[in-house]
Amino acid sequence: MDFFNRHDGELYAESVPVSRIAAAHGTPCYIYSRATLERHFHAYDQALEGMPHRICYAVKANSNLAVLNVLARLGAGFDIVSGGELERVIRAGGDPGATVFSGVGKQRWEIERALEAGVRCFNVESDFELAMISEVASERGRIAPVSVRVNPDVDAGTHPYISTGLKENKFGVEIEQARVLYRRAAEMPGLEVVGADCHIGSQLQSLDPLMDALERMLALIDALAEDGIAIQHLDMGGGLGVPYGDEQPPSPGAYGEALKERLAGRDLELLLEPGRSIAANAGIMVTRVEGIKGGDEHRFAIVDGAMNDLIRPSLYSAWQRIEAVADPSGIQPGVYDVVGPVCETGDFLGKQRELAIEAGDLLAVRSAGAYGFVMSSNYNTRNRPPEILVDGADVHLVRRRETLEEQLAPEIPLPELGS
Ligand SMILES: Cc1ncc(COP(=O)(O)O)c(C=O)c1O
Ligand SMILES: N[C@@H](CCCC[NH3+])C(=O)O
Repeated sequence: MDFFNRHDGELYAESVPVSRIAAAHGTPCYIYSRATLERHFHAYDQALEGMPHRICYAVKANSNLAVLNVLARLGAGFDIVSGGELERVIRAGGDPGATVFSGVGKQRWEIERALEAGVRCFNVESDFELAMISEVASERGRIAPVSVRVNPDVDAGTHPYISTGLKENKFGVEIEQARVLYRRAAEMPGLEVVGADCHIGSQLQSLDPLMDALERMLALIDALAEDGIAIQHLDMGGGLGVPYGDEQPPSPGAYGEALKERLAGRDLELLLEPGRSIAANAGIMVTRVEGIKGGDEHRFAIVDGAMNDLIRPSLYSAWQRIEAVADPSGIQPGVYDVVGPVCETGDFLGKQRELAIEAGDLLAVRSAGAYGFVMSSNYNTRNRPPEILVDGADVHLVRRRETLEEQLAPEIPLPELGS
């Protein structure tokens, strides 16, 4: 059985009532479905069957060790953006040799560690990064496999904060300059040019910008071949959107088919770095209604989850479906702003939502499996929520609720300030 379904009106996570999980682990909490993570991964993998490929899940979307382990078991590779993410992949049983390292500001220690762990490829975003990788590899007598992350200058048509493939964005190397940088890379010590890489943005609603970027990347690869630089893999990044509401983004299957068709006959391995489309709809955040207030004009459902637990609504004005966990029939629906306890006007999970709820009821915020817990914080000295993985009828607590002691541990309470 797949993730969220209603039985007798009540919301279930796979075959477990969400209310039972909330009773055991408290609220707010994140709940993930193993079956959904696996279904999403297989959708990509199956669509690319018949061509050499590797799905490198973008760890930033949801880096819980159990989630990474579920994907590693399926043969996923990983896309990381920090030394910390690399350690997570290793601890989760992932293969560094199937891991690509992206990111605009890689630090020396991170490059050293990635080289030592044997990552599959560095997706290089600048000339100074290339120089640093060459230096670190040469010092150690190693050869670092590299791709240049190209900024293909296509408009992904997404929220400006999550668009990455335009000249005005900080990511990658301008496509006009990429060829020059590749030539330089091919001559630098300690480097082996193995791939070409791009990522144009997130929550994309159409294949057009992705296929546009693909054309530009293929033209670059052909130009590089003329320069005697043979590209072995093409990494098209992540970016496919998910239906938070009524959106109808292209499916991983359709995207995979389109890529396979365009790349037929080319001697290239294809890498993809999906994050959101694998994890978002494999998770919910569950929160409890503390009370209801307001008058006839404006009513608020005050809940125990807040912007520190799930920041997407506040940060991007993102809309995520909110629904009552219990059977709502029999309760008079009302229209509410669903708001948390944090002292910010912008602390909301949803605005003007029709809900049949009373104080004490549970609410599920859907599509919270990606960019949810990973973006949580301790703002207002709130402890970060627990994460739970459901696997059929089994419920695994995979990260417990943080305690105040853990939050305060790095602080030096009484510094020697002098009198
Ligand atoms: C380099 C890179 N790869 C992959 C991703 C994952 O993107 P998404 O979650 O939209 O699939 C991102 C985030 O946008 C990224 O910056
Ligand atoms: N955090 C963003 C996506 C960022 C993509 C990472 N480059 C979101 O929640 O939509």
